[in-house]
Amino acid sequence: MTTLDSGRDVRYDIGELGRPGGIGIRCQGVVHLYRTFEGHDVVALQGVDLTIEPGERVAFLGPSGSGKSTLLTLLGGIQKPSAGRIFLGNEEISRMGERYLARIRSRRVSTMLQGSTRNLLAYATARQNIAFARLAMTSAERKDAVADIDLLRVVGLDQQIDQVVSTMSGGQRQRLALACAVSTGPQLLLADEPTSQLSHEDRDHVIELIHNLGDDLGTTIVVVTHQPEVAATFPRTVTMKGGRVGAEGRDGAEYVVIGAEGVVHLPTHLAEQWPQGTLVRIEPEDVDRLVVSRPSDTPEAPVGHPVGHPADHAAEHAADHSASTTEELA
Ligand SMILES: Nc1ncnc2c1ncn2[C@@H]1O[C@H](COP(=O)(O)OP(=O)(O)OP(=O)(O)O)[C@@H](O)[C@H]1O
Repeated sequence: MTTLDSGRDVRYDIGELGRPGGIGIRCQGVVHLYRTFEGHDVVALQGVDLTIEPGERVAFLGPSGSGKSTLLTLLGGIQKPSAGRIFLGNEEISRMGERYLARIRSRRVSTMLQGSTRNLLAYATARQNIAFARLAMTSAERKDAVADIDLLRVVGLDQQIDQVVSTMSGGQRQRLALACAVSTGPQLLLADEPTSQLSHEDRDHVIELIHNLGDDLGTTIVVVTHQPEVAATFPRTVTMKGGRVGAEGRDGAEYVVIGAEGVVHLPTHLAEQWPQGTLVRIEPEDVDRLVVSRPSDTPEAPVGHPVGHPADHAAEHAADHSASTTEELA
């Protein structure tokens, strides 16, 4: 068993934290709507298909409002999808009753919400916060669990065991939130922007701790982040666009994902070049290669855009080209 390195001079065997092994996730056509106070529906997710293998580590990326946080709360059983199905392992959490969901949330899945204070009791000490996180464990499970002081040592907070959260720095709070999240030995860790507003040193420390958890226990880990440096440490990235999975990255290579009904999101730099409404041709070159082209005989104004839309400028620009602009999808 390898050990978790607190990033400083203390090493601790995280294998004692609980059941090793991660859990897989499967989302099928997941849709989520929010009803606003005014009675309007906001479509946050519109058909998410996604599989995450047990023990995988994935970073969710994407612009603000693309549905990352919503998807995370659905995976954590905090909200239920409006439609579609979500499985954790063989269990369908999208149809589970609240009593079972509460058990899943307290033992098998830990969710760190955005902002460390939302995960902690501000006027309680580090030790009391861990005790609170473990409330749903049975007394036998608690007896077997790693001692608070050892858990805090892992995250470099053993000196702060009796310190009240409200007097801690941002980095200390985030590390305590992580300690609380792993205190029950979860099979899935979900963390929404766990490193935002941290110094570079604290950011690196938190990310190192998260990866060590995966290395040592095989925990499945999903992190939402806007920080490229953080995303680069994950072997897989999933980029949300408009409530769908728009692109995926694996070991540094970028892919677009063909969605329901054959929908493909263009990479951002091409979406600017070929705006909505642009007419393109798609022709198979061979079984593994399609050629997408905007022929020079494309109508001047892209369909469906008013005069003055940036698309008009793109169309003018396109008209200057004598040859067609071609992008190959391999
Ligand atoms: N409680 C809510 N009530 C109404 N609409 C909501 C609610 N929460 C989120 N939304 C809307 O759902 C959509 C997706 O939001 P979500 O927070 O999941 O996106 P995000 O990608 O996590 O954004 P960010 O990066 O800014 O956190 C957005 O249009 C957002 O305004």
